[in-house]
Amino acid sequence: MNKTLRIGTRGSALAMSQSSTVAEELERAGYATELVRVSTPGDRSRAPITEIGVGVFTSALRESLAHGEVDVAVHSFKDLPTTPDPRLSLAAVPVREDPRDALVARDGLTLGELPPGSAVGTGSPRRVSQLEALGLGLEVRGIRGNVDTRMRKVTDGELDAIVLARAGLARVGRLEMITESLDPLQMLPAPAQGALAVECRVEDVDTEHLLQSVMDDSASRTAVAAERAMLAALEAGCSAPVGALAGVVEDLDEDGRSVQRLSMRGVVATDDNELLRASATGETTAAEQLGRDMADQLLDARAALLDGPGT
Ligand SMILES: NCc1[nH]cc(CCC(=O)O)c1CC(=O)O
Repeated sequence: MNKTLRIGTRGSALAMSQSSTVAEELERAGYATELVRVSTPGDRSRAPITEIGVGVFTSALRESLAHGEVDVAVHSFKDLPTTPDPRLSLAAVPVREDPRDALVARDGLTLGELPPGSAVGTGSPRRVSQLEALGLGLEVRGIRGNVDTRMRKVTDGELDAIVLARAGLARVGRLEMITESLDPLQMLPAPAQGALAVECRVEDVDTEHLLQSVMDDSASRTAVAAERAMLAALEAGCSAPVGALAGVVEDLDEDGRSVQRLSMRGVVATDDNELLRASATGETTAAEQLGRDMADQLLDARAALLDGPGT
């Protein structure tokens, strides 16, 4: 293939960094690329994400890909809606960044060092419920905006701390701002956090094969498939915030031989903001089944809670 690959990207620092990474990998493999900026309603609005809905950042990019204005679209995987777009193919999931959430706090403080009453900013209901469940007496406040706008609230003294995706800071070169990377046992990331989704048109099999061979990482793809399957199954059963993290781990079979397994944890908040948690391991070849099983466990736990004891 010797045509130039047009890579659609949003204009934010985070999006530009993500699509440049993809462009560089393709260039290294000997292909010509061109970045094409696509503006999305999510970039133009300052309303909370919970109001403007999922897909605001990704749908305009998907439209320009489906209509042939670009050949490749790069998304933060966690921003994609769970319903597949039949016009597009998920050609590659590159090696995932560290998926953890991160704390950026004044004076280098960690979560445990923040005194009760400290103001902590995050716009994500998933982070809010997990922060509140820690029982630290933090005052959680909604915030939005790009990475720099959010961090300025801490450096300006308006907030004591913010919580955001470590991967976002890594991609814009601001890892040094992090005062603590949060343990997933306390703060499970959003499904697919830290991963990219690289899409092409479903009929463009040349580009699909090219993207797959140059940058697909099967362990990242497997983990994300399990997390997204859990999210999709839960969305069908409730609208509560969801956290999930899966990873391929080394394990021993009955004969003591090393095998790969997929290990997974999940969390969902109930309506009164109690957290339900579950963990499971399964075959790497049945990632989506593992995710659906986790969702069933969590929905059963929720039903048992709603029924109350003794019924
Ligand atoms: N919801 C916005 C968004 N989409 C992707 C990232 C960061 C990069 C990633 O998680 O892959 C962020 C910022 C954040 O949650 O702090």
